[in-house]
Amino acid sequence: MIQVDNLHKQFKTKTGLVKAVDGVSFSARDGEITGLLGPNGAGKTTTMRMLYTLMTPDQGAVKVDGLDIAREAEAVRRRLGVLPDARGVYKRLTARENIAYFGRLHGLDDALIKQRTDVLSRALGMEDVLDRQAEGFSQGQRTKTAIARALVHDPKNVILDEPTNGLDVMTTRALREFLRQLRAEGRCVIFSSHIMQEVAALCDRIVVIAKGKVVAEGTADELRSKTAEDNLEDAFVKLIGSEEGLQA
Ligand SMILES: Nc1ncnc2c1ncn2[C@@H]1O[C@H](COP(=O)(O)OP(=O)(O)OP(=O)(O)O)[C@@H](O)[C@H]1O
Repeated sequence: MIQVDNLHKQFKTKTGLVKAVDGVSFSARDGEITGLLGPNGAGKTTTMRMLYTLMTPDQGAVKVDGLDIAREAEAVRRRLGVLPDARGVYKRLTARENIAYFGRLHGLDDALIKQRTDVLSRALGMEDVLDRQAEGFSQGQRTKTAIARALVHDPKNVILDEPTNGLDVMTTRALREFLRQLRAEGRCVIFSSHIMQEVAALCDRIVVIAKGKVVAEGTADELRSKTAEDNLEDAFVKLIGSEEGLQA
């Protein structure tokens, strides 16, 4: 369970201050997939970076399974599996070695790392590349490696930044199935996307973010009825107040 309370983050740039996140609050429950949906530059990545303790909020609080991310960062990190926006797969290592490296950082023994690698590579359909060096991997192969690595320690909460970015239809479908499996196991899954169909296909709850603020929250049906639009695309356009940047 991840509870986000009134998060704020701004950046100083040469031309002035940018309010990237401006009072974001929401809850993501266990056994559910929560989607952060918003156009380019809405503040999704910045919000997620604060959730997984990479960035310190200017204001606000986040609790992961009741633990405060500021005061109990180490314990929080053990409970989180993260697919960051920069996938950061080590090219000199094989996929298996990438996964094992993270497993060791989490203090797992070799037998457990092997078992987790087997389970995850099967679930993600990546057995064929497991022992290949990551140099030259396609985007999908890199993403799968990064996801397997993020989940090696069997975390209860999973945060994925635009996981289907650049993936083909078959890989996207396989990934969706994998995320449903994580939900069925009772995990709390949060993922971000700027593609409304993507979020509607998968999410139990959708948090719509625009210009650093939450502009709506609910199921796809609730968002449709809230905006009095039958078509989900029209509903989202109405909620974010513009068509700009919503579609890939
Ligand atoms: N380090 C930074 N320095 C300055 N501005 C930043 C920084 N990081 C983010 N921003 C700005 O904050 C705003 C939110 O960016 P963010 O990356 O969180 O959006 P996003 O919703 O993830 O967008 P996208 O879908 O394009 O990835 C943008 O205006 C961005 O330019």
